[in-house]
Amino acid sequence: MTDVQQLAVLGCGQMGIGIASVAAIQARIPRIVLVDVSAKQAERGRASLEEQVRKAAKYRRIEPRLVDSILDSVHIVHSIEELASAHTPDLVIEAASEDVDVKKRVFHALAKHLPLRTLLASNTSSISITTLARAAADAYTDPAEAAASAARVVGIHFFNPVQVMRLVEVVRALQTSDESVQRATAFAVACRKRTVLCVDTPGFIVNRINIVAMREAIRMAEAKEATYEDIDQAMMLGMRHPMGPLRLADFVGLDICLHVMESIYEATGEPQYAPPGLLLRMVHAGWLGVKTAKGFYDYRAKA
Ligand SMILES: NC(=O)c1ccc[n+]([C@@H]2O[C@H](COP(=O)([O-])OP(=O)(O)OC[C@H]3O[C@@H](n4cnc5c(N)ncnc54)[C@H](O)[C@@H]3O)[C@@H](O)[C@H]2O)c1
Repeated sequence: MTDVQQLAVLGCGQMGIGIASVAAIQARIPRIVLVDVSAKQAERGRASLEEQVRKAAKYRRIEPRLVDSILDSVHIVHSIEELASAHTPDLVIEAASEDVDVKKRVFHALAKHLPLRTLLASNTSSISITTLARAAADAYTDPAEAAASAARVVGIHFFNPVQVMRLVEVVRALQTSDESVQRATAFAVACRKRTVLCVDTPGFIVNRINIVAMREAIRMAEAKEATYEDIDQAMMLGMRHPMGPLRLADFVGLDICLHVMESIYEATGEPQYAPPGLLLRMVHAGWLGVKTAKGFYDYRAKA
C-alpha cells in the first residue's frame, strides 16, 4: 500500500499530466499539486487532467459522483518555494524538461525546501539518477543529512502514454535506500502499474535494449536493404511488436530518439549506440516524426 497522501508533480507536460491522471484516477491520491514555471502549461495541464477524469467517469472507471472531489483535490503552484510553503507532499515526481542542468537545480531546490521524509523521484528517460541524488545531497552541509537527502532520490520511469502503458521502471541510484525503492514501487503499484527494478544504468532496461533495434532498423533503411514498410512489417509480424521500429521512432520523436542514443553512447562508449547518419540528417532537417508531420512516414494528410 502506498503511503502517499499528497503528491506533487513538477512539470505539466505530456508526462507530468499523465502521471497526475493515473495518480488521481487509479491510485486515488487525496491531494495532487501541479508545479510548473509556466502558468499556461499548468492551466493546460489542469484542463487535460480534468478531461481524463471526466472520461474515466464516463466509462465508469470511477464513480461519476467522485469527479468534483477529485478535481477539487488538484492544486497549482509555480515554484518549489510555493509548493513547500503551502503543501506537504509525501512524494514529488519531477517530469520537467529533459535537461540535466534544469533537473540538478530542481533536485537541489526540492531537497533544500522539503523535509527529509519527502521522497524525491524523477521520470527522466536518460539522465543519471545518481547525479540527481548528488544534487539533493549538496543542499545540506551536515554529512548525515546529505546522505539521507541523497537516499530519498529514486527513478520512477513511466512510459508514454502513461494512462495506457502498464510498465514503470523503478531506478535505484548508488545512494538510494531500500525504503525509497519500496515506497516508489508501492506508489507505482497503486497507480496499477507493473514495476521492474534496475540500477541507474544508461537507458535503464527498455531504452537500452530497444534503442539498439531502432538503430539497426534505421541503418538498414539508410543502406536501402529493405523498405521502411517492410522493416516495420517484419518486426510486427515476426516479433509480434504492436508497431514497427521506424514508426515507433516517429511517434516518440526523432529528436528524442537521437538524444537517448547519444546519451547511452556517451555513457557506455559502445558503438552499437552510435546514432546513424540518416537519423542525424533527419533531425537537422526538422523531420522529427509525428509532431512535425514528417519523419520516416508522412503524416501531413492526417495533421
Ligand atoms: N515524452 C515521452 O515520451 C517521455 C517518456 C518517458 C519519460 N519522459 C521524461 O519525462 C520528462 C518530461 O517529459 P515531457 O515529454 O512531458 O516534457 P515536456 O517538455 O512536454 O514538459 C516539460 C514541462 O516541464 C516544465 N518545466 C520546465 N522546467 C521546469 C521547472 N524548473 N520547474 C517546473 N516546471 C518546469 C515545462 O514548462 C513543461 O510544462 C522528461 O524527463 C522526459 O525524459 C518522457
